[in-house]
Amino acid sequence: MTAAAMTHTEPPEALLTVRNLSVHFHTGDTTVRALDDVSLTINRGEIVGLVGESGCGKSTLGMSLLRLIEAPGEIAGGEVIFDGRDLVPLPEKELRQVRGRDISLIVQDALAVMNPVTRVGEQLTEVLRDHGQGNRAERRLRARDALAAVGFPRPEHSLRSYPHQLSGGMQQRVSIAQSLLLEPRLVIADEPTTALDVTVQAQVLQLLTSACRTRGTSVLLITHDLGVVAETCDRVMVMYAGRVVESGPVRQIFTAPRHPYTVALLEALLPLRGAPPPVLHALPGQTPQANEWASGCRFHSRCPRRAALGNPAICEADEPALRGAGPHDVACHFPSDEPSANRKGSVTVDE
Ligand SMILES: Nc1ncnc2c1ncn2[C@@H]1O[C@H](COP(=O)(O)OP(=O)(O)OP(=O)(O)O)[C@@H](O)[C@H]1O
Repeated sequence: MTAAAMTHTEPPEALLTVRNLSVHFHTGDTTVRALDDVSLTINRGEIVGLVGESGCGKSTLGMSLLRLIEAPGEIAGGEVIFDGRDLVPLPEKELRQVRGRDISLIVQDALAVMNPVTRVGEQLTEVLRDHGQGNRAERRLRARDALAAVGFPRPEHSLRSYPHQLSGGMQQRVSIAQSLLLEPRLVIADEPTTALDVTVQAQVLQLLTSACRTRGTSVLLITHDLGVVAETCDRVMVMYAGRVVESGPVRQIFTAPRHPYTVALLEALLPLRGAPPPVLHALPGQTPQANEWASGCRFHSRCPRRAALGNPAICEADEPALRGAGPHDVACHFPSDEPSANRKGSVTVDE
């Protein structure tokens, strides 16, 4: 059998595989280990949520997948295998083709990444031109169709608008249209609705995820909002202090979290859909700084389960690896096996 035939009969499920990725920022005498030995997989057509407290490394991870980490930051080690090719050593010229065409990025503040003096139509057609697609008339048509697909009622008219003439929600729709123009296989959406009014957040998110589902596009959705994850994602990865501490199917993570940090995040979650108000449980202690991660398990000093177990020494001595045979993996010396793990908050997970 030829190599091509083997590839054809055994297509890999994974679209993106990250292995042992570390990202460091060098500031003065300090090295901030924003990502430390992170490994993960995103499968084809899958919507994966990435959650965790502010500063745990979510955006750094998203940016590093496109190798957009700028000095004083650097990818200090690891691999980002996209469709069988490692992006970390790829020459910049080839990487520019991957960005937008294969993997695109949606950021929180759409306006910040748009050119304020360029009309929406030109912003969109420029993307197609930069990637050598179509002639002028075809590019214009595709730009118009892209705006129509994200709910612009008069797309022809909107092509002539300047970004500042649009509402925040409409700007983010343009940004979604732009990110999908080249039909990428992976969209990295970093807090795509956080800057919007709550009234339009759900609409915009629904638009993004349904457009990606229709196209079979994979999504890495970076968010603080576990409710959003419950509503939209297939799988979720929980980060703490520069590492993934738990990952698995949304239903399993929400109903039977195994890492005490995930349990704490879920306990702090307000209920959706009319459940009674929960008792909110704040985690003790501060989120650690990225230049002073604790030894052993980075969560040990804040961990209610460790305290309940009488502070076993191993938690302070040894860093637990992300273990499990998949799909539900956890990095904890004493992971819970109990369904529900005494959760106080509640959320509805879509079937
Ligand atoms: N340019 C930089 N220089 C120095 N440190 C940085 C830089 N960018 C990020 N960091 C550090 O890396 C760590 C991870 O930051 P990152 O923005 O990825 O976290 P996050 O989880 O996305 O947070 P948030 O939810 O607030 O966006 C933080 O400790 C941050 O201070």
